[in-house]
Amino acid sequence: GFWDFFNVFSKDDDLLSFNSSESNMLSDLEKDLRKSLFGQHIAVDTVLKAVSWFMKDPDPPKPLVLSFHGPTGVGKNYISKIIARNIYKVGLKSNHVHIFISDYHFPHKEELQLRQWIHGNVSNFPRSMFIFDEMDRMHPRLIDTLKPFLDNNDNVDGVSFNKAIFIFLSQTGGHIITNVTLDFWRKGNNREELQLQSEEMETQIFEYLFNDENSMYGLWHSSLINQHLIDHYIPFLPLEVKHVHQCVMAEMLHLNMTQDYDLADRVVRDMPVFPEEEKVFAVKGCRCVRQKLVLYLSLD
Ligand SMILES: Nc1ncnc2c1ncn2[C@@H]1O[C@H](COP(=O)(O)OP(=O)(O)OP(=O)(O)O)[C@@H](O)[C@H]1O
Repeated sequence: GFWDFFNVFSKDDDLLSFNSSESNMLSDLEKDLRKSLFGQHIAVDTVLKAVSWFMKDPDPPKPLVLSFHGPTGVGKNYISKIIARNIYKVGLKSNHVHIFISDYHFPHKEELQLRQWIHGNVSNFPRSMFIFDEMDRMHPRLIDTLKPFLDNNDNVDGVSFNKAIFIFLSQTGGHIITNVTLDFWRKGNNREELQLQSEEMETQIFEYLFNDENSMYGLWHSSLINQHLIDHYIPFLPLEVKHVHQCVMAEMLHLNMTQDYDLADRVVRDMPVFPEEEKVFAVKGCRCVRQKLVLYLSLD
């Protein structure tokens, strides 16, 4: 059938090695995270541990389920890409990485299609990765469809899902994370000392997820929380101006330019910041950094 056709392409050698203890894979993921992702120490530490342990486990008891939260442009999609490029040789281009955008895929809320999509992909290749963008716009019926796959079931219709990775992205709770980070900054603390437990951030996020009347369908997370299907809730902090500066410098490298610190300064100075008085954080994070940068470049 349809999935047999895909079997031709699915070989384990699509995977980068995590398996042997001398594998340098772990440090590759670590190096990449520390080099590429700015200002997200909580996400870096949590993702590094969770993904490394999961990938080294030949027989995980359940799939790995991560939920990323935070304001716009702070690296939620980007870290998913970093994870993918350290698991699969061709990264996001791998046939085993599947990105689901709520409004785009299955607009008619076809539960059966979603079910077959996940089931087919995982039976074809157990170490598949599913990224659900804009989770807060996902229809509750589709979320219900996902549940059996996330649980520690031994199998669903003869297929084990325990080696799959599910990543949920949303801005749900982003304003809480932003407020906590701002308060922490105002008290003169070092950003790197902020932890999930600091200032009751985790508790506040959970409360909000349970009572989220602002998201399109409300309560999108409550059933997932109730059943403990999500392994890690990971907050992404608003980025400070200096992090956006780092993003501009990185973008210069991508464009094969020599890095110009002062030019990066001017680009950053153009971007909206908040709060009004203190001007600490970038409103859009590192989003649109490239577009801003090219406006400062001449065409010769
Ligand atoms: N913390 C970061 N470190 C380095 N680059 C970043 C970071 N955050 C964002 N970027 C850059 O900005 C681009 C946009 O970020 P990304 O798509 O990850 O935002 P997001 O948090 O997923 O936002 P949204 O919720 O709006 O989808 C990334 O492709 C990356 O180039």
